[in-house]
Amino acid sequence: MSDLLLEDKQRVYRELDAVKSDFAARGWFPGTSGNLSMRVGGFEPDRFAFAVTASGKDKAASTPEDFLLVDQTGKPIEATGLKPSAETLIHCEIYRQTGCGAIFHIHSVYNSIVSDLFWERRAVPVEGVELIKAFNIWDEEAVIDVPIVSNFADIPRIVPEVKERLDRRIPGILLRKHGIYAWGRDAFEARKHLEAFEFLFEYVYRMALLKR
Ligand SMILES: CSC[C@@H](O)[C@@H](O)C(=O)COP(=O)(O)O
Ligand SMILES: [Zn+2]
Repeated sequence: MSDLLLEDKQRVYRELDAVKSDFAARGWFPGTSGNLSMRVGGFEPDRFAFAVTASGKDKAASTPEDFLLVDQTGKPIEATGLKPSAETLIHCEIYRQTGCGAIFHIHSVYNSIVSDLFWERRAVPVEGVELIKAFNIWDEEAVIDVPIVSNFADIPRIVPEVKERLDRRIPGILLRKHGIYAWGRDAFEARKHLEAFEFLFEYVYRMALLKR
C-alpha cells in the first residue's frame, strides 16, 4: 500500500468512526443495521476504492476491526479476515453512478414506513418543505420524488434497480421497508443529506396521518 493511500485510509477511518459514533448515539443503527462508506484517494478515475463498514458489527462500538478497504467491485484490496458490508455492491453502484465521496445507509421507522406507504408510485413525494434546499434545490415550493427500489434478499438483484431509478438531482434512494442510502461529495454533505431526508420522511409520515 502506498504511503499516500495509507495516509488517506487513516483519515477516512477517523472520519467514518466519528460519523458512526454520532449515528449510533441517535439510534440510527438498531440491531447492527446500517453501513457507511467513504472513498479513498490515489486511484485513476475508472478504478476506485473505498472504506466500508465490516458486516454485522455492533456499530455503537469503536474497535480496530470496524472498516476495511474494497475496490470498485466490492472486493477487499488488503489482506483481512473482515467481511465487507453485505450491501457493499449497492455502495459500488452509487459511487459509479454519482462520483460521490461518501455514502451512509441507515434504517429508521420513518424511512421504512414511507417507503412502503408510497411503494405503488415507487417514490416518496415531498412538496414545498424548506429542507428540500439541503439537496441544493432552491425552487420555491419545490416538489421532489425520492425513489424507492425493491428490497430483494439477493443484493445483486437490487443493483440494476438502483442504476435505473437513481435520480442525479436527489442524493438518496430508499429500499422498500428497509432503509435509505444517502450520499454526498464528502462526509459532511452525506450527513447533511441524510439528516434532511430523515426530517422530510417524518414530516411526510405525520402529514399523511393528519390528512386521514
Ligand atoms: C441486521 S439487519 C440489517 C442488515 O440486513 C442490513 O440491511 C444492514 O443494513 C447491515 O448489514 P451489514 O452487512 O452489517 O452492513
Ligand atoms: Zn440495511
